Amino acid sequence: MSTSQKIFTLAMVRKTNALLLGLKKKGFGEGKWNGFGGKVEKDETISEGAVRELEEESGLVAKCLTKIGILEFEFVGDPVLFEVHVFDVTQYEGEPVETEEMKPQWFPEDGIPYEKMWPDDILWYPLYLKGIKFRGHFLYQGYDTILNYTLTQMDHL
Ligand SMILES: Nc1nc(SCCc2ccccc2)c2[nH]cnc2n1
Repeated sequence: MSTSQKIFTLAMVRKTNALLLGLKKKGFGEGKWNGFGGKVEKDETISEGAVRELEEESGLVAKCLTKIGILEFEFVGDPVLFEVHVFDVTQYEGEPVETEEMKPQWFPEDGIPYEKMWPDDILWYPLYLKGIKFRGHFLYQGYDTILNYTLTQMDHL
C-alpha cells in the first residue's frame, strides 16, 4: 500500500517510423534513453506540464498531445507511487537540441535501444506503436528488476 502518489509526465515524440528519445544526463533515470518528462507543478494541468517539460528538455514545442497511457510505478521500500501520464506528440515546432537534462536522438521504430531503457518500456512500447492505449502498474525492486506487473489495453483514457 503506497501512502502518496506523485504525478509525472512522459512525452513520446514521433515522426514517420521514428521516435525521438533523450539520453538522461542527470537525476532520476540518469543514463537511460527515455521520452521527455518530469514533475507536474501545482499551477499547471498534466498536459501543460508535459508541454513544459518537453520544451525544457528538448527545445521542441508540442502543438498537439494525445494521452495514450497511464503507468504506475511502485518501488519496494518507497512509499511514493509514481503515476506517469504518457502522451504521444506528432505535431511540434523546432528541432531537438541537447540540453542540460537530455541528449536527443531519433531512433527507427525497429531500432529502439530497449537494453539502455527502463525495463518496463519493452512491455508497453509495442502497444503504443500500434496505437493501443494502455494502463500499467509495475512493482520494481531497485531500478532494474520488475517483480510483477499488470498491463491492460484501454479504449479510453
Ligand atoms: N519510461 C519510463 N519512465 C519512467 S519515469 C518517466 C517520468 C519521469 C519521472 C521523473 C523524472 C523524469 C521523468 C519510469 N520509471 C520507472 N519505469 C519507467 N519507465
